[in-house]
Amino acid sequence: MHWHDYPDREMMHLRLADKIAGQLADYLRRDGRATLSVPGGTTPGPVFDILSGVDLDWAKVSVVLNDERWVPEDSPRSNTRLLRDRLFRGPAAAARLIPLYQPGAATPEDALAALEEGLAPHLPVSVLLLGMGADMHTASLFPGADRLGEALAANAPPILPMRADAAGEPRVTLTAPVLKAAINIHVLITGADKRAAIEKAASLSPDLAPIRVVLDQADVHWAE
Ligand SMILES: O=C(O)[C@H](O)[C@@H](O)[C@H](O)[C@H](O)COP(=O)(O)O
Repeated sequence: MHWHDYPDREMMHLRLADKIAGQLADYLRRDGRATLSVPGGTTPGPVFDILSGVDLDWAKVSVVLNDERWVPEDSPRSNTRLLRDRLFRGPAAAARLIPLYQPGAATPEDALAALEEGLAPHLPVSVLLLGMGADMHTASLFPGADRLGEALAANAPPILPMRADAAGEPRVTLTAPVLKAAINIHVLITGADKRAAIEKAASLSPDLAPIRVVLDQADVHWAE
């Protein structure tokens, strides 16, 4: 893990957005296309605000969430809604959103095959930005989740439905092989509790601390 401490959150958001944009640009130059995967939750919004205004060939960028909550897209709990509100604005509105949610499908299982088919051509992820909970979950890989073992397996499909007490609603999540195969990996965390959690995760197995699956390869960005 490569640790980056910042004097404050604003500095962290600016530097991280700049780093992500630079890595996407490199990838676009090399491959002509790029895939960016991002978290939902409360932490990444300011990074999205900055990224959305960056001058990049966004039309060649595919964006997929790390995970989605199975709620309608107008719900305040919807990560897709967060992306539409904070990332898909200005220049970044030209990017292509690869959905992890299907309106009208009652459960993730009803839509899984179609979502997986839509995602497959956009893998591997060129730049992966992850959040983390104080319980060491990342994406929707929660300790104790019903299908965590399957999602951690080396031969896991790219996405799986996931249910966990801490998750609230059912989720769809990228699985460990997709996270680990990402070319550039960043973890964005704030506060003393998450700092202590990620330090502890380094000595635990992925079933207890799912963030562990990317930790050896990740750049971790932290501010109080
Ligand atoms: O949809 C989600 O909930 C996420 O993608 C999840 O993995 C998130 O990154 C962490 O729960 C941290 O969330 P906060 O940033 O809100 O603390």
